[in-house]
Amino acid sequence: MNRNNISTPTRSLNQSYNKLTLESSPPSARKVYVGECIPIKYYTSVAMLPESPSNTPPHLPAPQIHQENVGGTTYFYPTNDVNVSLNSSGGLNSSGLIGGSEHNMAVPSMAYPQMYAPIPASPIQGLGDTFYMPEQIRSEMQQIAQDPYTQPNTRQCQNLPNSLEDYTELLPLEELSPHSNTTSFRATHRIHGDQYALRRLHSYGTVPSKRFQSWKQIDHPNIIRLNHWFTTRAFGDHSMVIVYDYHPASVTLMQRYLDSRTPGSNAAANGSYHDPFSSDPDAPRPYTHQKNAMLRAVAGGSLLPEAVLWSILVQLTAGLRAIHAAGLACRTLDPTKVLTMGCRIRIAWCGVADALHANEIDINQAQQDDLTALGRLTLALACRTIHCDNLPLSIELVSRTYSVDLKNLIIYLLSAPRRSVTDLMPMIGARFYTQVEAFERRTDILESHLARELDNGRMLRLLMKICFIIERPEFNRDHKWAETGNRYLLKLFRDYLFHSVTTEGRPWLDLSHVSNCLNQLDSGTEIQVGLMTRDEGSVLLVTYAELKHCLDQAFAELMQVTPPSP
Ligand SMILES: Nc1ncnc2c1ncn2[C@@H]1O[C@H](COP(=O)(O)OP(=O)(O)OP(=O)(O)O)[C@@H](O)[C@H]1O
Repeated sequence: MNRNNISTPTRSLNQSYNKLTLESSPPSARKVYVGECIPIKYYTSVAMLPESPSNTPPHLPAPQIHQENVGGTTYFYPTNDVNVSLNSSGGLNSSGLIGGSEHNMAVPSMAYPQMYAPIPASPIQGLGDTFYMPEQIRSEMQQIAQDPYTQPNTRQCQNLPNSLEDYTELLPLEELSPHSNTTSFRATHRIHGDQYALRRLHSYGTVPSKRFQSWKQIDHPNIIRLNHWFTTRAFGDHSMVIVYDYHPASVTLMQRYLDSRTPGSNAAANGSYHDPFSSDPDAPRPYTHQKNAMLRAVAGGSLLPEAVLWSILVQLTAGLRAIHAAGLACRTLDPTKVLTMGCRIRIAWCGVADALHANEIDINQAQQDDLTALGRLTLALACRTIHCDNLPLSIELVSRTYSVDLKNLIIYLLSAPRRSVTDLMPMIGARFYTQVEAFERRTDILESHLARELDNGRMLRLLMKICFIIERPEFNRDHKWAETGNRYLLKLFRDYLFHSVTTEGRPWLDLSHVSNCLNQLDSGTEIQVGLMTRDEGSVLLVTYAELKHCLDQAFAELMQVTPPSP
């Protein structure tokens, strides 16, 4: 008989997801006290598994074990267990036992809920899609994860202070220019390690206005949060530093859609924005150049889909609405101050203009200017160029390509005498609902993948616990610790998980087998599993509840003598 030639326990694990807990055992799972003795008694070789009577909970009655030799293999199982019986072919009809199949498995009365997301029972076409998240979500997550490791030109970091107040590891977010009066950095908080975006205002001597305090109160998903500010002489002058939330892997709208010089940007990728004036972006363009740039964009099919423009508009108006409602104005709404990551849009560096120009301003006029800036930004995105000063030409392009609603909105933003951000709502109309639906759909997808990843994290922790225990060369000077008692059962369980073979003796690599067994283990179910010893001489019948107890107990032993982390 092949060792571990065992059928997969394939009970679907699709009930009671709501009882799922990540960190600890499920609350509904009844605690099972299984002394070391219970599994140990299943062994033929008592010498191999030294039993300590003191470890046995006194309230547990010794199980009635029936022993039977079938084809040279000795099976041990409790006589009162209705779930295990020999079938006619000599195999055991129980969950995951030798000779059993998922169809003839006896189902025990369920004392424990099955709690985790079902995983397909056998390798099927496209299994990768089932096990892994969609490529787009994965790549966004990876960009975010990699962002902390991206290093700018280290030459630029040479003259930077080692730390500023609670912030260390300063890295410039942009090319440092000697003539600039502001610079931005990424920095890490010394205590909790989170990253922040810092904006330094050089040689800053003015006290920030009251408006600056109001910025701190704004907490909105489309506005990058201003946390606090401080002054410092660490740069050799009297600088003010404003601290914002850091959003990894974000790029500006300029970089993503409008700047052909940004490697990898959409604009660069489509090749339609090679700008012969790019060495001086502020140089005035001749009329023909502007027209050609736009027509090239139309011809090259590189104009943004209208849905993307509405998505940006809805999010920016939402941000502006919060800013204006707080009696503030953005004052710097341009493509270099709006960040995007995935489909999210965030207004960056809010309040910098108020800090730089602390004098009184006409806030109504500043809010009107915000709306004009929003119109210009939308027009630039629609034409895929920031050089759209020729308004009639640009509007003509918009009307050729996009809906009347979009054109009217841009015209309203650019030209109406008195505008309010709330007036934009009816102009956006049902597109607002489209946005909400899109975000909700995205949330659904993310939640479903989060549930899977939650399970993955739980399984990884279980596996790590098992690996900490099995085949440990020594514990408390006992070189046999890992090979005896409960630990030996865990080793056999590991074999059962990973070293099972098919009837022809080939390795059986079935992820669903592994995940289903780990789910059972984590739930501590009463389902039995047959663990074959390596010499193929015995099969030990244990429930997952017993295995779970073995794992908890052995891990607790390790934990007891583990020094506390510094
Ligand atoms: N809060 C933030 N989180 C993550 N990245 C940010 C944040 N704020 C800005 N960035 C990134 O930092 C980079 C530099 O931003 P910054 O506004 O300083 O650039 P800039 O266009 O050169 O502006 P300026 O000319 O005003 O200095 C941008 O590419 C942007 O993606």
